[in-house]
Amino acid sequence: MSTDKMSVKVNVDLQKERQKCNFNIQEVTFIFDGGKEQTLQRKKIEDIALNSGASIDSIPEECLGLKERYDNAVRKSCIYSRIVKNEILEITGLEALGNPVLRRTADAFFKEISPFMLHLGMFVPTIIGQCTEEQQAKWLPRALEMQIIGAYAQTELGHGTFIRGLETTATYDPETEEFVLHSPTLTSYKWWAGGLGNTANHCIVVAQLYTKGQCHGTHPFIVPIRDMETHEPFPGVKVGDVGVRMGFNTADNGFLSFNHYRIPRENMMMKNAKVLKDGTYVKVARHEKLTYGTMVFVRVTLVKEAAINLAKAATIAVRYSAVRRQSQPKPDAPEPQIIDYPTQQHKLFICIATAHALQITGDWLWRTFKDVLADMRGGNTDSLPELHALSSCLKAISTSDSAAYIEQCRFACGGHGYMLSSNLPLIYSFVTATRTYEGDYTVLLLQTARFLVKAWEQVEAGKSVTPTVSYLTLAATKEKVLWNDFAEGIIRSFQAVAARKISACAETIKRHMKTGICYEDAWQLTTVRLVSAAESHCRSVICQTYWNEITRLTASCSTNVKIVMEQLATLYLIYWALERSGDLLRYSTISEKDLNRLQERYEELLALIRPNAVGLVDAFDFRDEILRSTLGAYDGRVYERLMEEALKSPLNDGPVQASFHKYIKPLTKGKL
Ligand SMILES: CCCCCCCCCC/C=C\CCCCCC(=O)SCCNC(=O)CCNC(=O)[C@H](O)C(C)(C)COP(=O)(O)OP(=O)(O)OC[C@H]1O[C@@H](n2cnc3c(N)ncnc32)[C@H](O)[C@@H]1OP(=O)(O)O
Ligand SMILES: Cc1cc2nc3c(=O)[nH]c(=O)nc-3n(C[C@H](O)[C@H](O)[C@H](O)COP(=O)(O)OP(=O)(O)OC[C@H]3O[C@@H](n4cnc5c(N)ncnc54)[C@H](O)[C@@H]3O)c2cc1C
Repeated sequence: MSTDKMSVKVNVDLQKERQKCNFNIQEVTFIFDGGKEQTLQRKKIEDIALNSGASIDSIPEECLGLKERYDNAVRKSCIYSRIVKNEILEITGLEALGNPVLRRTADAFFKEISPFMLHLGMFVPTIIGQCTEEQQAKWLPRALEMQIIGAYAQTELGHGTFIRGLETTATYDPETEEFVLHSPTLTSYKWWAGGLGNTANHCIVVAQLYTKGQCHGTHPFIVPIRDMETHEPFPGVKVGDVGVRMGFNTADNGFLSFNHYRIPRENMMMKNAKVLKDGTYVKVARHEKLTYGTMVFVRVTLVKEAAINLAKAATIAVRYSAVRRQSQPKPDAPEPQIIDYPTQQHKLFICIATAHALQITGDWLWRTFKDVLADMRGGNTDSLPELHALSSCLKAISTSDSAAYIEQCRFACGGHGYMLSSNLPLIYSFVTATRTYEGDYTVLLLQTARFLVKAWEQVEAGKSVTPTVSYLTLAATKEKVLWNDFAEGIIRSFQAVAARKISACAETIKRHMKTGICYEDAWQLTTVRLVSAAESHCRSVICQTYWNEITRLTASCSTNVKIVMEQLATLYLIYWALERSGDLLRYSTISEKDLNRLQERYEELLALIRPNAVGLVDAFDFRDEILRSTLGAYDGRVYERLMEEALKSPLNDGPVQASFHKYIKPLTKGKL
């Protein structure tokens, strides 16, 4: 427990909730963090970063103007970066880039987003993933020392999804051994890159590479864009801010264009392809899509990002629901805590369960990613398509589920949830963007669908398939899967649903083609079902991973921890079985009676989890400085904090605002 939790007076209802909790909270914290060592490391990092007090704002961030907010974010980014560089990276090493602890800690500094986030989040990982060793030796130390600050500019005004359609050109000039960067149209302007608008002095630019008159497709380049002394953009570079956004307003998303701007040949990131001095293009990589590596890396990390943000929202909403009392369902009885309403439990407990499901699946995906990376270092890229399919659908579903449930947490907090000081709107505005960036939801599910249809064709041809789709072999029999309501039965039924949807898509494509249309058109006509099939596949992967891993992780835990963790995982499986009852009725032998039993079991689980609800969110172990919420603080002083924050508003700086004298008074006196 951190010091702030020990010394404060805690709301009586929350105190009672904590007395009711029947399991060892710390054991669950260890599970959520991925082990005791990880918890200890996280706490150490939080202590280092937060005990300085540097994260504290005198005026709430949301009350500042746009420029002041950016200025404040840069100030705090510099302090946080110094701490990361001097103290945190020493503890974590570069593993920190794939570990949400840095982001989690950063939340204490930035209620919105750091303009430096993309420096560590994408600029540094791209140097590691796309540069030769020689290039890394040049750029990496400078980037880690924060001597240079970078952004990642891939998306353009005209194209984000379709990378092959990017228009920025990098044309090699063998006379000077330079690349000439150029933005030929308005739609070729780079757009959206975080940290680019005013902060970065370097930028990774993804451009179409031309040499000897031939285009070789998109490649990444490191581009100095601003003078290191004056910070003025170099001649030939036009850069600025993209304008006010739904969130991310301190993240400095920018635009960038080039007018025949020259960079040295060595600034092409040459791990996967090279251009020799004479302009000869040499392909190094064994897989065409290795230049997309940073995107795969970020998609993998976003699964845990989705989990952590949902855990934050659930903590706020559950604690608030224990403090808040409303209505009088029984005459003469006191107003109940809103958490006692089963409908409130239905809104909230799935959020707790989903945070665990995504965290565990995110850990598993991270391990898979590292295994594939190790294979690729040995020259074997066989597992890359499966990793791309997995990271695509898990990024899509985790960010989409997380955003939807964070919004549900806001609904669960009624009017006060709408206050920026609850932090729920800001968490939502951040997470809903993750559904779009780094690959839009639908687009990524269609990438997974492409892999699934190919896997199905392999199965039909009697060939073997990769592990995450091996269930297709079992389901190929076309028999309806026999329903049983044990966890394994639910998982097998989800797999059957996925398999049947995938095979139906493959058949539909063939049927369309028999009418004489081409494969691409037949594919388009099937995309609504393909997205649904990819979603079902992803759901079955999450359910199976969550169930298997929670069983493994709790094997040596105390009995009550095992019980409550199993209750949550079962709740997750049943929740989705009920949500997808139409699919189950269509593709398994489930009956109405079975569904009724599941519904009853679901409601029993809500009641069983109820006494442990506050303990479960306490186990996420968010310090108040990170939660930054009037509704969710550990002490539950909800109303006091709401009042305190209200009084900090600049609109409360005096009893009469200047606008009264300027406008209202003249209006009321008939002088306007
Ligand atoms: C101070 C705080 C510190 C914090 C530190 C850390 C914090 C970290 C948290 C957050 C981090 C960062 C925030 C991120 C901000 C946002 C950044 C961005 O958004 S950057 C821009 C991202 N852009 C995209 O994601 C674009 C999406 N589009 C694509 O990926 C592709 O265009 C496409 C996959 C949709 C299509 O590509 P295309 O080339 O057209 O390919 P085809 O569809 O024709 O497929 C051909 C073939 O290739 C396979 N493929 C495609 N992609 C990949 C891949 N990535 N890897 C492997 N294989 C791939 C595809 O499956 C096809 O295979 P076949 O065998 O032919 O079927
Ligand atoms: C907050 C934020 C931060 C960002 N940061 C960065 C950054 O740092 N660097 C960077 O380079 N980019 C960044 N981006 C850009 C981001 O990666 C793109 O916006 C994202 O990849 C989606 O591309 P798009 O905007 O072109 O959407 P579009 O592709 O235009 O999508 C619009 C709609 O069309 C649909 N659609 C598109 N193609 C297909 C298809 N083939 N089949 C079916 N439907 C389709 C989509 O599903 C969507 O509904 C950021 C974006 C945001 C919002």
